[in-house]
Amino acid sequence: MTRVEATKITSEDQHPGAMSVRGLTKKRGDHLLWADLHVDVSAGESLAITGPSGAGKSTLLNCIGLLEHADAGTIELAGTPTIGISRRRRRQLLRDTVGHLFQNYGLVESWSVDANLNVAFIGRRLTCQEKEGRRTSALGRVGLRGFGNRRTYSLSGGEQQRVALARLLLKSPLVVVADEPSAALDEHNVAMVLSVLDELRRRGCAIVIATHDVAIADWCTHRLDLAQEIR
Ligand SMILES: Nc1ncnc2c1ncn2[C@@H]1O[C@H](COP(=O)(O)OP(=O)(O)OP(=O)(O)O)[C@@H](O)[C@H]1O
Repeated sequence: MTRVEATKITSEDQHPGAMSVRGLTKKRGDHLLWADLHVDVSAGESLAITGPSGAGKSTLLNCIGLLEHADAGTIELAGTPTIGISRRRRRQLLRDTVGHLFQNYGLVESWSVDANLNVAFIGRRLTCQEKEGRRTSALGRVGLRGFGNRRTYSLSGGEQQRVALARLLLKSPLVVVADEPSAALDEHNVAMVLSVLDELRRRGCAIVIATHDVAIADWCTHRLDLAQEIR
């Protein structure tokens, strides 16, 4: 069976922000997407998952992001095993450990921008004032100062992506999974995405990105090319 191994990261100071995949295999019916994947991403590192359309990049991200199950193998997020855990534990990991940046932005369009940002505070003890201060700062960081009361559906795609980025900054998860984060964005918004991901990386987040974009793949410290995997 073909085995794909991303460049091993040899940080001596292994932070619990790391993501570790061992022997991961996924089928769609009889169709084997990938088999026996071994990947490590340490805190402060970023991995680009590349490969042709249909190679299973999004599926792998969904598995790492706890949105889908693999058929075999293990995934650890921040040192915590994620296979065979209870629904409650999985919900905790989704809330506290992993952050998603997906093409549909993961926002509730009928909510205000502030209400969408508040999702990042679930499970945290913060005063209203603290939340407001953090929201204001995060919106300023992504160039959306004053957008807090806007209904999310009234924002452009690029602006919604930036709200999603602001929410990711507020959540500051240990592991981020991002699916084609530059798709349909102009140059300015792509630069914004990379700058926010870079800030998260510097905070010690492990970042995994599925992408066709050469600039994004080049920004990443490591690469896993699914093109060499059997199909
Ligand atoms: N929910 C699903 N049910 C059945 N098949 C699926 C499902 N999601 C994806 N697939 C199939 O699994 C394969 C891998 O899909 P995936 O979206 O992971 O590929 P990808 O590498 O991300 O592709 P792209 O670059 O086009 O986004 C494809 O053949 C796709 O049609």
